[in-house]
Amino acid sequence: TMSWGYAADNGPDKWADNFPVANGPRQSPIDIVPAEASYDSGLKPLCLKYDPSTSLDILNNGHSFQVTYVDDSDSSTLTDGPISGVYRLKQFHFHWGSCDDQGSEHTVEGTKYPAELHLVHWNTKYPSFAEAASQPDGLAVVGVFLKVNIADWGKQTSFANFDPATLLPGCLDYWTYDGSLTTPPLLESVTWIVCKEPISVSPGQMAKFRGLLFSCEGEAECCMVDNYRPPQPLKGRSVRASFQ
Ligand SMILES: Oc1ccc(S)c(O)c1
Ligand SMILES: [Zn+2]
Repeated sequence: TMSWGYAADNGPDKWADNFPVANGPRQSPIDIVPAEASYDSGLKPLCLKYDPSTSLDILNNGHSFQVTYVDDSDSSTLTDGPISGVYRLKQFHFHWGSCDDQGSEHTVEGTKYPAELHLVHWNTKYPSFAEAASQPDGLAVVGVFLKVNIADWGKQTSFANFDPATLLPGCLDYWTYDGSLTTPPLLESVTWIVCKEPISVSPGQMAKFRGLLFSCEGEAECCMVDNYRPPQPLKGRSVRASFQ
């Protein structure tokens, strides 16, 4: 059987065939309409504490590239914000487009950014990421939009000791809503925390993303681009804002 992807024959419009939750009540991403988000003064600022020494490896998993972290202790955590308890950083990955006009998963009043970062954390009230991923309060994903900034300085980093804090915008104002993974199995276990402020990347960095391949060695080359799911129906959910 063909595995899921982003092509016409195995892409987002086909995912419901094998993952019926694709048409569930709390699917992601969504289109965020700032004027329809309700400011919640009870929302706390995000508290992100990352230990760069816990970065493990970087891998192309066939639909994105992800950097995985050691998650056997509370060395890299997300607390506060809309969540209660301690969530551990498991991995981060990106979604991006074939051109700068598209690529993000969440949109803001229909505006698509060239890419979106997902910092994936799991609730330590559960024994593992896999267990947490099947629980309605199991995951918390921080989404950060990327915009292309021509005047940006590129920087080369190894992935040992990669500090994900370098990927966060200066302002951590956010929107939050209950949603899902945006890739199969589309589990409805994610508290989404989408930062209002994008970070800047250079055109060269976007070119590096677009040079990655969906295909394996020896197969016909297929550039890894447009690995984003379009916005899904809100189905009565409310979106809260941490800022006025
Ligand atoms: O664990 C995760 C896998 C994929 C995606 S899109 C997530 O947000 C979390
Ligand atoms: Zn993602």
